Amino acid sequence: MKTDAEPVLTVEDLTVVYETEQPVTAVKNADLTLHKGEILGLAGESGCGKTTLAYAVNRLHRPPARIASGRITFHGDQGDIDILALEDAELRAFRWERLSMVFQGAMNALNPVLTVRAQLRDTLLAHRPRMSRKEIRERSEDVLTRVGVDPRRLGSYPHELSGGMRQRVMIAMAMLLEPQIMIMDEPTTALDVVVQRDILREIVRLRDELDFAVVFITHDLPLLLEISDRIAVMLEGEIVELATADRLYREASHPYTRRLLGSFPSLSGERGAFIRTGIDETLEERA
Ligand SMILES: Nc1ncnc2c1ncn2[C@@H]1O[C@H](COP(=O)(O)OP(=O)(O)OP(=O)(O)O)[C@@H](O)[C@H]1O
Repeated sequence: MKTDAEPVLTVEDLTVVYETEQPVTAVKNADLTLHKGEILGLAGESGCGKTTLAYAVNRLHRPPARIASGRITFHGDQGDIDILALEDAELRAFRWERLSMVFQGAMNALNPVLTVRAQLRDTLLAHRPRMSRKEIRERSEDVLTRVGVDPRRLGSYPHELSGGMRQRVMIAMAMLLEPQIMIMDEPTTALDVVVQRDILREIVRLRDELDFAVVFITHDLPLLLEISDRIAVMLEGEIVELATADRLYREASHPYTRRLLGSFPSLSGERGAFIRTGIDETLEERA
């Protein structure tokens, strides 16, 4: 991310309420700006509203969740898009082409009876009905290669892949139509540490190469400190802190953030023991 990057998404005064018997305000008056090519970490303990916020941005919230107030604007090359005002057809196109999502547990998100090839093809054809077979093959091979999966795996079914590979395929799917924003909700949480780190490196590298913006959601603050340009910390539905990763690490202003930092023993020494190797200087420059 360049320091002068322009905003690609603005969330203003967003409030989301679950209209249950005892209504739960899961997101309270959230303000957030995501810049082009930025990795924005969204941190906070379980139940603080991270997923609700991310889903609302993509209009994936379902009853009983209701957007009580707010404005969400995508700033595209062809002007601003008011996400909350999109009609269904526009929203379907918007979701893969401008903003895509990667969820935890790729087995759930991939269709178990379709090969990787078929899933990539179907997603492409749904948005690019005139794409030729050759173009589909080339695009599918290209995205798989980019995420570190051998294109010979195109003929595999999800259960024939390792958990890490399935998650990489999900990232490939999310990249397929070259969106400007990818929202990743705990995409590596279920994976073992080595696989997780490999995939995180890949995400940072892809961002450097393709310049899309990422909202990376996890309760794992040490991980966010290593990969994020900026980090937003949520507490009980509110964004209580928003700062560059370095600043947050050195001088967090909110007591909750300081408590959160203190609760990770691995953070008592130097920030970022693993991923920073090799990409730390660029992260310093970007922050
Ligand atoms: N379908 C629902 N009905 C009622 N309340 C809900 C529903 N989904 C979430 N909530 C509540 O909204 C609040 C925020 O939940 P959310 O899942 O967004 O948090 P989170 O930070 O993403 O948590 P996690 O890390 O566990 O996914 C919580 O209090 C949760 O109990």
